[in-house]
Amino acid sequence: MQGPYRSALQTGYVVVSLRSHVHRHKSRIDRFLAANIGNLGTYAAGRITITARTSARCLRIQWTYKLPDTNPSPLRPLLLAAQNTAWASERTGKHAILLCYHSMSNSSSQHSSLAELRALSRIIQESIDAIDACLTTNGQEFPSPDTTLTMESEAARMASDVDRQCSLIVSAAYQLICSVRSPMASLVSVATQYKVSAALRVALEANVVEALREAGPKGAHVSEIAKASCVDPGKLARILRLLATNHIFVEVAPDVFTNNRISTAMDTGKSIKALLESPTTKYVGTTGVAASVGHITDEGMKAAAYLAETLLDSNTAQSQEPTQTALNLAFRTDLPAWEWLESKGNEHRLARFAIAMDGSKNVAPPSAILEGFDWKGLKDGAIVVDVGGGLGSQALTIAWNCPHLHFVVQDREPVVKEAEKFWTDQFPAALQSGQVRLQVHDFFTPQPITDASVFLLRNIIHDWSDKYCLQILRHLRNAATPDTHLVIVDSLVSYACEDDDLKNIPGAVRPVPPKPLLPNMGHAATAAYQIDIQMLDSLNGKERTVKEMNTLMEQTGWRLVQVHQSTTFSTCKVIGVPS
Ligand SMILES: C[S@@+](CC[C@H](N)C(=O)[O-])C[C@H]1O[C@@H](n2cnc3c(N)ncnc32)[C@H](O)[C@@H]1O
Repeated sequence: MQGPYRSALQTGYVVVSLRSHVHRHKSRIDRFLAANIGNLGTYAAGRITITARTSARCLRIQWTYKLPDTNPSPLRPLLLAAQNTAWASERTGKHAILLCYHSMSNSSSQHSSLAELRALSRIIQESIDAIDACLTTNGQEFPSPDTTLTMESEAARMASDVDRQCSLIVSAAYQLICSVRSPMASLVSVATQYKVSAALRVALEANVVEALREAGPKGAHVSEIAKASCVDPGKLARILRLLATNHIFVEVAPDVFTNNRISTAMDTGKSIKALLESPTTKYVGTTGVAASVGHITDEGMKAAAYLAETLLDSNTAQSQEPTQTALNLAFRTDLPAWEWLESKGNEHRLARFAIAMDGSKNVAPPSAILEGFDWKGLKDGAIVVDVGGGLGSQALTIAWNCPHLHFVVQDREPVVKEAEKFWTDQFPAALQSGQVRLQVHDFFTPQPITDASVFLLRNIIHDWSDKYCLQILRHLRNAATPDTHLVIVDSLVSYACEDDDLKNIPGAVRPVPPKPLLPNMGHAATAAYQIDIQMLDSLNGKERTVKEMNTLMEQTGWRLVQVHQSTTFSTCKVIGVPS
C-alpha cells in the first residue's frame, strides 16, 4: 500500500488523489480497489461509474475530471449513480475536483449529519456553478433580487437548465435550514407562517407596491405609503417589517420601505389614483399574480383555517362532496365553491379568481402547454375542446402557435361572459373567424362536441373528488371518437419517497435528485402539495399521483398512454386514448 492510501485507511478514510488524467492511473486504482474495497467503480477518461457499497467503511475519492469548457453536466451520471453518497465539485479552470464521500456504516451519527449538511451545501454550490455556465453560454445575467420584476428579465431563470438548478438550490437550502434550525423553532416558524400570508394580503389590499413604485427607487416613509389606503401607518409599518424580514420589500431606513423583485411581482401596474377610484377593477388587465395572492390569502387562507374541523368531524370526514368542505364551514355556505363564487356579494372574488387562473400561466414558461403533446401534428381543422377552460388562456396560447386548429372553450355561463371580454381583447379575429367558439356547458352533462380531436382538461380534475372526476371523464369518453386524445394538465404529485412502480408508464419516472434531497425535490415541489390542500379545503378535490390518474382513466374507458412530467405548477400532462 502506497503512502496516502495507507495513511488514509489508518484514519478511517481512503483517499485516492489523482491530479492528472484519470485513465493513466486506471490499473493502479483498480488494483487498489480490488484489494481493499472490492469492485467499487470503473474509471475511464470521460466517464466514471460508482457502484454503491455498504461494506466499505468509508471512502473519499478525489480526482480531476476534464470538463467541457462550459457545461459541467457530465458530472451528473456520477451523482445519480453514487447512491448514499454525498458529493461536491469545485470548478477550477477547465478541471473539476470532485470529492465523493461514501457513508460509513460505522460512522458516528454526528459525523454523518455533518456530512449531510456538507452534501447539501455542495449541491447548492454545484448548482450555482452550473447556472453560471448556462448563463455564460446564453450570454444572460441572473436576475438580481433588488431589481424590478419584468417577465422578460425572468427569461434567464426560466430556461429549463437554469430552472432545474434553481429547484435543486431551493430544495437543498430549505433542507439545510430544517437540518440546522432547532426543531422547536422550525415548528413555530411553520405554525406561524399564516401571519406572513395575512400580512401579504394587507400589503396587497393597501396598494403598497403601487405606492412604492410611484415613490421611486428611494422608497417612502410608511406615513406616505399609508395614504394609499386607510391603514394606520404604525400598524402598516409592522406589516411591512414582517414582510421585509421575509425578503418581500426592503426596509432601507427606519420605517422607510422600497419594493424589491418579489414585491413587484404583485404590482398591478396601475396608479394609486386609478386604484382608489375603481378598487373593483384592480386586477383587470394585470398578469394575475396579484389576483392569485388575493385569492389565496383571502378565501384560500380562511378555508384552510377550518380544515381540521372538517376532517375530524365524523359528518364530513369521509365526504367527497364539494358542499362539505372547510370553505363551506368558513363562509357558512351550503353552496359548492363555484356557485358560492358566483353568488351575490362575491362578484369581486369571481372576477379576481378568473384573472388569477389566467395568470397562472405566467408561473410556468409560456410554452408549457405546448410541451409534451404534439399539437402541431394534429390535422388541419382538428377541434380542441378546452373543457372547463375558464377564460380560455391555454387555448389562446395553442391557437397562437397552431393556427390550423379550431377551439371550443367551454365553461359555466358567468365565466363564458368573462371569456367573451377576454377574447375580444386578446384575439378578436379568432372569435370573428370562428376559429374559436365559446360555449356554455356543464361538464356533468353529456358532452355536445362529438368530433373532437382533443379534450383538454387543465386544472379541472384536481378540482373534484374521484366520484365527480369519474362522471366528467365518462361523459368525455361517450363523446370521443376512436382517435380522440384526452389531455389532462395538472400538477402530478409524487410520494415523498422513492416509487418503483412507475417504470411501465412512458414518461412517468422523474429524474432522481441527488441525495440527500428528498426524491420528490422537497421544498422545490411544495407548491403542488400546498395546492393539493387548497383543493381539499375548498372543493374536496385533490392533486393526484400518476397511479391515481391511471385508475380514474381505467374506470372510465380511457387508456393512459403517455405522461409528461414537469416540476412547475400545473404543467404535467397525462395523455389518454379510448381503450
Ligand atoms: C381551476 S379553473 C381552470 C380553468 C382553465 N381550465 C385554466 O386552466 O385556466 C376550473 C374551471 O372549471 C369551471 N367549472 C366548474 N364547474 C364546472 C362545470 N360543472 N362545468 C363546466 N365548467 C365548470 C370553473 O368555472 C373554472 O373556470
